[in-house]
Amino acid sequence: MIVIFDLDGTLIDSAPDIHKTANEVLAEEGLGLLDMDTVRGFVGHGMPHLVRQLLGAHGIEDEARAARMISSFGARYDGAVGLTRFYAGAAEALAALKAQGHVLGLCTNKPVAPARAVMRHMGILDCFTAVIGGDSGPRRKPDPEPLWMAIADCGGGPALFVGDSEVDAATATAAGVPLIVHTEGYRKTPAEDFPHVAAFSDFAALPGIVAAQAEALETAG
Ligand SMILES: O=C(O)COP(=O)(O)O
Ligand SMILES: [Mg+2]
Repeated sequence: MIVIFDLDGTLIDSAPDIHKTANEVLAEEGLGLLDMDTVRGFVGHGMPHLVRQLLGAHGIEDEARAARMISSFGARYDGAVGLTRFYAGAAEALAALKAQGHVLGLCTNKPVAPARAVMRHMGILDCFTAVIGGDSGPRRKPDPEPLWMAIADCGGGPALFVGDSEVDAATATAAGVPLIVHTEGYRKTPAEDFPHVAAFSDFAALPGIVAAQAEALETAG
């Protein structure tokens, strides 16, 4: 089975690094700093969108300024790894899924360079056959295209998507791929409101969920 993962809020809690970087960029612009909850709420649609929301929080709409801040954020983003942590059991679950013969891919709205940088830092880059970022193609999630790209790069065929947010739920629905929800991530609405086939808060449950879903897909197909 192909299992595609979202990154931020699903495998890793990267919000502290994103928050720190956001405040560095705001400080550089002479703008007031924002708290962690506010910045975490801006994660999900990719970094350029997050930067526009940083400006929006200050009541500013200025494309030239946004472009300058996006470039500054981008220059810092590959190095923004020091505060990032795995959700408990995430690395072990990836290893278990690999050992069971599943093919793993990643589909994030984070730009692909910092996505690869943080995955390398966390020691999981080699687990993944495909890594698709928010800038890998012309469209990003919730468009289904990046998820389809990740699945194709994993060899194509039936797949499951593991994600944490409204963006992932909309992507899964648009792509026609069953969603497994990680409930401890950055979503803003109850997980029950997402169309999903399974949900988990503890990564220890994930290999069993994937095995059950793989069997269900095989029976259906
Ligand atoms: O960088 C973002 O905005 C979101 O990243 P994610 O798609 O891995 O959750
Ligand atoms: Mg996410």
